[in-house]
Amino acid sequence: MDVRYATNPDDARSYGTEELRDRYLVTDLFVPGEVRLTYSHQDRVILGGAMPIADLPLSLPVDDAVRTEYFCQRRELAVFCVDGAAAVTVDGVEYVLTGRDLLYIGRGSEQVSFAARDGLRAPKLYLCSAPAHQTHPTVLVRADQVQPINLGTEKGANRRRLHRYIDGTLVTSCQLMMGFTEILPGSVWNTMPCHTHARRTECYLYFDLAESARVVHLMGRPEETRHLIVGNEQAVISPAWSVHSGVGTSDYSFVWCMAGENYSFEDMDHVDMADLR
Ligand SMILES: O=C[C@H](O)[C@@H](O)CC(=O)C(=O)O
Ligand SMILES: [Zn+2]
Repeated sequence: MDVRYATNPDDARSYGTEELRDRYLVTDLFVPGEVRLTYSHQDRVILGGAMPIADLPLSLPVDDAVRTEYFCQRRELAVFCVDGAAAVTVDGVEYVLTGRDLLYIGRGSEQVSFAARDGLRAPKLYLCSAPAHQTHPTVLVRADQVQPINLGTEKGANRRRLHRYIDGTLVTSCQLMMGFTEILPGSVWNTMPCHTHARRTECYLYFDLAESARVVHLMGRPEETRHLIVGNEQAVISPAWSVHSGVGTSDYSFVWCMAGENYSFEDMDHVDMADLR
């Protein structure tokens, strides 16, 4: 498992490009025939990708970074289907996920495995997990069950549709809040005006971005921002002190997931444009 220690904003201000990328950018999440996991000490969030190929189901490994008998012994996990179709089996129960479906897997689930659906291409499954101290039921959320929230304006180039999958309504979890936001064609900005939330770590996985397109992701304290140039299917870990916003060279989507202190999606400290530097 790729382990990332938590970072201090006073130190992060002196990081150069490579150091910023090493600490906060997660690449190569989707490798055919593999489960890839990154353990962040920021709120102990684990991010990953599973890409099962035909006839070769993958099981969710347990790693010394968590040192439990099985992965979900003291954790909850969400699986978001970025691409293709997959069967996710949780303690013998099979759930079929297609594009933009999400499976919430409650604490205590012992065996989790991922398989490609017969004859279909290898699916890309994005994994997000956080420590959990209570068991909530495993729930499959189909993409069409989520009522999107329209945000932004054409003039602001930030028209987007926000889909909240795990926020205590359709699914209740211990810590994880998760969903995805799609930037509408002609718009490029996400989460601008931006915010921080010292109570929670947030991770973004950018997807549906053309191969040659990039997102300029903004991070850092509002008064001293930094940027990461992010490609398709790469993720960014945002510490609690960091803004998380981005502008694409085209439209795109991103999965957001949060974990930390409280359980309120609305808990944000909005940053005044005049205070951004
Ligand atoms: O804390 C919430 C998160 O930053 C995202 O949900 C914001 C987002 O998707 C957007 O504004 O486009
Ligand atoms: Zn946020």
